[in-house]
Amino acid sequence: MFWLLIGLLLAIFCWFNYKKLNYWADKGVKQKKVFLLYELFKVIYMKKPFAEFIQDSYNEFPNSRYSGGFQFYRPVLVLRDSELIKQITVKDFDHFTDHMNFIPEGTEPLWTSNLFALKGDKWRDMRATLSPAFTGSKMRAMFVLMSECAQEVSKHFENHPEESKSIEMKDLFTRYTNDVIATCAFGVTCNSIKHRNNEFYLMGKLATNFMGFWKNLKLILYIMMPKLFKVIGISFFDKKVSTFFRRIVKDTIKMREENNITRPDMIHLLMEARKGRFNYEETSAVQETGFATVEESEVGMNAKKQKDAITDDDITAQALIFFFAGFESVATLMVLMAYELALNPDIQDRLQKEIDSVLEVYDGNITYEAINKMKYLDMVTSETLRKWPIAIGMDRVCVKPYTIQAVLSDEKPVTLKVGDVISVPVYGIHRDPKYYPNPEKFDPERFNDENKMNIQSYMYLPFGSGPRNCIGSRFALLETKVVLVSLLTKFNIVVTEKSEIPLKLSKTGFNFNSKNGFWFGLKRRA
Ligand code: HEM
Repeated sequence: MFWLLIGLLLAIFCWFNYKKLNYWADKGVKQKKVFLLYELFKVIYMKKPFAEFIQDSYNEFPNSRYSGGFQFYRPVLVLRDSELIKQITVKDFDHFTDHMNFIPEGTEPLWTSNLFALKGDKWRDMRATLSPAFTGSKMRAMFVLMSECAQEVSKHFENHPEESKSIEMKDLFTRYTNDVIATCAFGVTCNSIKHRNNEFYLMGKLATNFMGFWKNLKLILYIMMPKLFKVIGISFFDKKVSTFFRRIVKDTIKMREENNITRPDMIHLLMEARKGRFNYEETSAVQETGFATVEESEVGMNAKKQKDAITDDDITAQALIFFFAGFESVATLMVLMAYELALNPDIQDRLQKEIDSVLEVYDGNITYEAINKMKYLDMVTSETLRKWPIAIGMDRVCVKPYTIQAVLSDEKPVTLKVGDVISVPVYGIHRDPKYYPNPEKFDPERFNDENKMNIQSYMYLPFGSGPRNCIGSRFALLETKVVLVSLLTKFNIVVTEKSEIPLKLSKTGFNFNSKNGFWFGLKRRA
């Protein structure tokens, strides 16, 4: 009965959405013929890793600058031309200011008021408020907090050599990113490697776990029928999660206000912003990795002051973005870097030589300056993000009508209306041999000073592009580098008999994951 009902609902949905099938073809755009029910089924049932769906959409019409496709049930215009990507994400940004939001406004306040989901002027105001929290000087201050967590990781394996023989590294790095988020975003200290079931870690996992058939189905139904979900009161996130994080933020704010406590973390910065005592020094958040960068001053945000009052819920929502954007994603970057280093001992050896020689200058101390002196480390990180772009694709929503002019002989002008969605298939671009010869090869030399200059602009997009790019890129890179440096000074990352090589990507979830885990060993350096 249940399956019959689901089938009936999907059939009715497909009937009403029949028009969508030819959405792009009707606008004169090349588009593959699809069966919508099957498109939905593919995503819910996950017949292959999500990255491969994105790569397929990129490879569909290799000689076209763009083509029509679907994401879930939504028609999207897939871009594969660098000029067009620049046009839409930078030059004509005013027409494409928003990200696609799968949870409609008003249904989940802790999600819809975070920076990723905010739209239009509300987004501009919040981005202006948050940008100073991610500048070099703030990263330097937060580095101290991150570094404490990284030291705990390597100390743990020094003290427990029996555990270091075979480690599920994704679990390890998820615990580390949890502790970094706890201290940098929420002002809470925890050690999730020692206290494996601490409440903060369990809640973070619960908040960010979108894996599995039922969760995928809930996500799809939520996207299709948000109003129905709102009316019947089923929230997207577990109530326990929102209650827990709301309480932490409220208690922390109260305690700090009563005791006049200052700490270099996100809660403090937002409390300062709320008081209107925000310091707008140094507002350009230029990325260290990721070439397609725009100074935020170009969109006139520095001068803007926060118009609406910042509520406790706003503060909770921004702190929570660290979980949604920086828990799983950064841990995935770390684990894939560890995977590539274990598989390429010559690269690992060269990296360790660089680490040793830089740290010698800094008396063995892993400082912010020392990390930023490690050039090869930056090349290895960049190549990991090239081969494994953690954000597999990115999108923009058209907010003002726009026409893409015809350039090639087989094109017609394409008029986009408000609500049309643009998709940039980053994984497909990063694996295209036209831009990255022998794309399956892990080769940090692609990012040496000379070769880096030859990478086509807007074809290296690990952190997106333009004013809506990743605000947390510096934070993510720093926390990744510091933990790997801490480990590599003491250990070699080695393949064990449990290591899965080559990696078999999991078919569930929207991230790179391994069905059988990422098992590697840490072997004490001679
Ligand atoms: C390896 C880790 C990470 C990767 C690969 C990544 C990648 C991305 C990408 C591709 C986007 C969309 C950019 C665009 O549309 O142009 C994005 C947006 C965003 N990311 Fe990250 N991210 C990472 C970690 C983080 C962390 C640690 C934070 C912590 C705050 C963060 C916060 C955000 C926010 C708030 C946005 C939305 C920005 C806006 O709409 O203004 N990300 N990220």
